[in-house]
Amino acid sequence: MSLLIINIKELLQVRDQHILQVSGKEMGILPTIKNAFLLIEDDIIRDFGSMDNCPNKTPDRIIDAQGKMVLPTWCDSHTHIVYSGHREQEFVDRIHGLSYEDIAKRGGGILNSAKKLQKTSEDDLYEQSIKRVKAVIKMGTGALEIKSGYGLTVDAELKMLRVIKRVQDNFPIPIKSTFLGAHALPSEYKDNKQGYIDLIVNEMLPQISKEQLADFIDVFCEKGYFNLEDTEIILNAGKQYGLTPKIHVNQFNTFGGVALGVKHHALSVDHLEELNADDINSLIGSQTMPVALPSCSYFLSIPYTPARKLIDAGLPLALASDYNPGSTPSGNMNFVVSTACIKMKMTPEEAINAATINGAYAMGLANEVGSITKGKKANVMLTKAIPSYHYLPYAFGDDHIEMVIINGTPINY
Ligand SMILES: N=CN[C@@H](CCC(=O)O)C(=O)O
Ligand SMILES: [Zn+2]
Repeated sequence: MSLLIINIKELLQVRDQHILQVSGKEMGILPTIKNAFLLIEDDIIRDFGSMDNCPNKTPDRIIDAQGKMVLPTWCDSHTHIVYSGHREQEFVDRIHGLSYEDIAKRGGGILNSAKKLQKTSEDDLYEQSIKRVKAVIKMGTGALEIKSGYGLTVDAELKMLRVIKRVQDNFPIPIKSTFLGAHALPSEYKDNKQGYIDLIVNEMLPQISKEQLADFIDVFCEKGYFNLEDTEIILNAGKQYGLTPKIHVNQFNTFGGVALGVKHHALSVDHLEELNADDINSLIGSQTMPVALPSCSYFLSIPYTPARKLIDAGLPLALASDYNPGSTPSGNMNFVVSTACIKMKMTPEEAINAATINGAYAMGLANEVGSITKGKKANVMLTKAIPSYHYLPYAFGDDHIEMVIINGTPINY
């Protein structure tokens, strides 16, 4: 099966194979080809270039993209898209003045979602979750990471991870799975944190490893959740089972979580709404990708990750949605990219790099997706006719996507 897209107004994010992420000033450059073609064979990007060099062969299908852009699909490296029920009452409570921390302290928040998920059957959880997965793919997401962490018992964490596995098996996009048993302390363990950590280490991890249910290990390293010492124990345990760290740090407080992530060769450190000079210095020279979640800042009215400080220090940055029922009930990466430009002062070039190639890196998929590169998966999207690619983040809230192509096939969810 071959698909040739011709007369593309501008083909965005064209890269050589060896570019696996971009940092600092390079983030401000988005390589493009104007008046371009893109040739897809089966599920792979086979060729691309200027229309002057368009191959003279007859493909199975031709799409004329006059006036339209083509770019790689979004790579959303941080989601909690598998969950049960919703938390709109907490949203209203926050409007009335309660904070995210206040709500968590009175047993709401993550524990509220855990209560709902524990009572939900695996089939129901799967059905609830795939509605969201279909919706985000339709909005241009072509690679996804999904975390557990709303189970908080052995059975419920395994249920979540098995649902993630079913999603991986039944959807055509690459999906990475993260074990986040250390998302919150269940109320039964409120005076026995060590007991819960032991449960994670001695019961959850061996079973997860046996069933091969996770790629990454995550911890919510935050005051009132898991401290540096707890985080280190859990990361070390995960590493023994071959899970790479990828952690929640600095959402509300800075106390060395970023440096700890770097020390453990975390693939990414995510949130970073609070960030000091030591945090930034610890990332310099590391292989760890900082990840910002602007929709979470927007929804909770907390600070935005200081993208300019990170990029101006020569660092890379990825953008992800954080799709979850508490802090970010949205998986729309188009909104993420717009919000990064509007609120974090990222340029459109920086934001598109952060949501594609750097997002792919942040979930270990940079060899497969995230750029228009020969040999990568043909996960690309075609925009509607728009004046320029700056228009994508500029005209925020509008749907600019005409077609999402996954593995060379237009999706029709
Ligand atoms: N902060 C920790 N975890 C999620 C939110 C979880 C929730 O409130 O349900 C996040 O990344 O924002
Ligand atoms: Zn999260």
